[in-house]
Amino acid sequence: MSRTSLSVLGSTGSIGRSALDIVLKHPDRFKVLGMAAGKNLEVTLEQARLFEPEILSVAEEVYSSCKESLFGSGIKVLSGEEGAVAVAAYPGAEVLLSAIVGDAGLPPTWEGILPGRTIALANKETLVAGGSAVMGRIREKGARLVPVDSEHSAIYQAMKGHDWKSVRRVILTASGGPMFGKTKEEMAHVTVEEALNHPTWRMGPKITIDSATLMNKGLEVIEARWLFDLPSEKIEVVVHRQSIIHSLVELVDGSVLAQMGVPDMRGPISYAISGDERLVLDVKSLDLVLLGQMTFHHPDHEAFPSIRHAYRALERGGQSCLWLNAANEVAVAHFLEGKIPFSLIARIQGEVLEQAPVFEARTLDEIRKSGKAARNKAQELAEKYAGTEEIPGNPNHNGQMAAPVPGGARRN
Ligand SMILES: NC(=O)C1=CN([C@@H]2O[C@H](COP(=O)(O)OP(=O)(O)OC[C@H]3O[C@@H](n4cnc5c(N)ncnc54)[C@H](OP(=O)(O)O)[C@@H]3O)[C@@H](O)[C@H]2O)C=CC1
Ligand SMILES: CC(=O)[C@@H](O)[C@H](O)COP(=O)(O)O
Ligand SMILES: [Mn+2]
Repeated sequence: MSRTSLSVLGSTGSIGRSALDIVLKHPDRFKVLGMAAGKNLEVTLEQARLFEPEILSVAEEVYSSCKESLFGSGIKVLSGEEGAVAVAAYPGAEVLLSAIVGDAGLPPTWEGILPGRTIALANKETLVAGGSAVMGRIREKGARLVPVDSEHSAIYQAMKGHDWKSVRRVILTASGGPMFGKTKEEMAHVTVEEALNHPTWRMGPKITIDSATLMNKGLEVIEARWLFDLPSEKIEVVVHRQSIIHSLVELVDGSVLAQMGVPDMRGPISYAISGDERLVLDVKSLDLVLLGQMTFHHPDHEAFPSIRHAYRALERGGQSCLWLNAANEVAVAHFLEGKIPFSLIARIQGEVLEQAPVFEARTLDEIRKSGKAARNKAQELAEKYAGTEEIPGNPNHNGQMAAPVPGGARRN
C-alpha cells in the first residue's frame, strides 16, 4: 500500500503530537507533507527535522528563528494565518488533520477543503462557527469530513454498516469535568488550577476549561448536529465519569451501539487519518474488572448552564452558534488570565448568544466578520465584569445581592 500523505494543522498541540506519534510508529503508512504550528518553536523544529515536511508554518513571533534554523533543509517556511492557510491548501495531501485550537482553525480548514480530500476534524470550533457553510463547502468540493473528536468518532465507528435512517437518538458521553458535583454557588470560586485538572483526558488548556464548564459538550452537541445532520431533539448528553464509553447510538428497534476503550486520542485520530483502517497502536487494554463500575448521571444544568446555551443557540439559529463559540473563547481566555471568575464564562456565553444576528453567515469572510463582532461584545462584557468575584445583579446563595469583590478569579 502506498503511503498516505498527511498535513497536520496544530502539529505541536495535544492532538497534533498524538497524530505524529502514530505516524512515527507507522512510517510505511504515512508521509507528512505539511505542518502548521503556533509559537512552540522548540517542538516545531524537532518535528520538522524528524518528519521533513515540504511546507511548514509558524506564528509570526517565531518565524525568523524558525526560518534561520531550517535554512538549507529545503522546507518552505511561512508564518501567521496566511502561512497556515497555505499549508492547508498545499496540494498533494490526501488527508488534512485540522487540530489548531479555537476559531483560528477555521480559515485554514475552510481553505483546505479540496476535492477528494479527507478532512480529519479535531477542531470542533470550525463546525460550531461555520455549521451549514462548512458542510456546504464539503459537499460542493467533494471532500470527506471525518470526526476526530472522541464522541463523534465513537458514533461514526458505531454506525459503520448501519443506516442513519434507523437512528432514534445519539447519546454523547461527558466526563463531567473536574467540577462535577459542585453547586452553582461554588462556581464563582473555582481556581484556574482546579479547572485545568481534568479527571480523564490530558488536553490543551482551552478545551480543558471547556470540559470544566461543560461547554465542550455543548460544542459537541452542535458539532453532532452538523456532522451527522441530526436535529437537536435526537442529540442527548449523559455524564459518564469514567470516559470509557465514548458515545452511544440508539436505533429504532431499541438496540444501543456503543464504542468503548480507555481514554486515548490515538484511537480516534488513527481511525480518521487511516481511512477507517484499524492500525496497531500501543493503547492500553480495557480491564473491565479493574474498572469495576461505570456510572451515569444527568448533567446539572443549574450549575453548568453551557449545554443549555448550545441547545438554545441551535434553536435560535442564524449566527447564534458562531457567537456562542466566539464568546466562549474570549471568556475562557479571560478566565485563564485570572481576569474573571469561572462562573462568568457561562454568563458571557449566554448574554452574547442572545445578541447574535438571526440570519446565517454564508462565506468565510462573513463568518470571520461576524466572529469579530461577537468577540468585541464578549470582550466588553468581560471587561465590565473583570475583578468581580460574584456575578453582579445575581442574588448570592443567601438571597442577597452580591457586591463585586476586587481580585477576580483566584489562582489558589
Ligand atoms: N486534545 C484533545 O484530546 C482533543 C482536542 N480536540 C480539539 O482539537 C483542537 C486542538 O486541541 P488541543 O490539541 O488540545 O489544543 P492544544 O492547545 O494542545 O494545541 C493547539 C495547537 O494549535 C496551535 N495554534 C494555536 N493557535 C494557532 C494559530 N493562531 N495559528 C496556528 N496554530 C495555532 C498550537 O501551536 P503552539 O502550541 O505551537 O503555539 C498547537 O499546535 C481543539 O479544537 C480541541 O477542541 C477535540 C477532541 C479531543
Ligand atoms: C477527548 C475528547 O474528545 C474531549 O472532547 C473530551 O470529550 C473532553 O472530555 P469531557 O467529556 O469532559 O468534555
Ligand atoms: Mn470530545
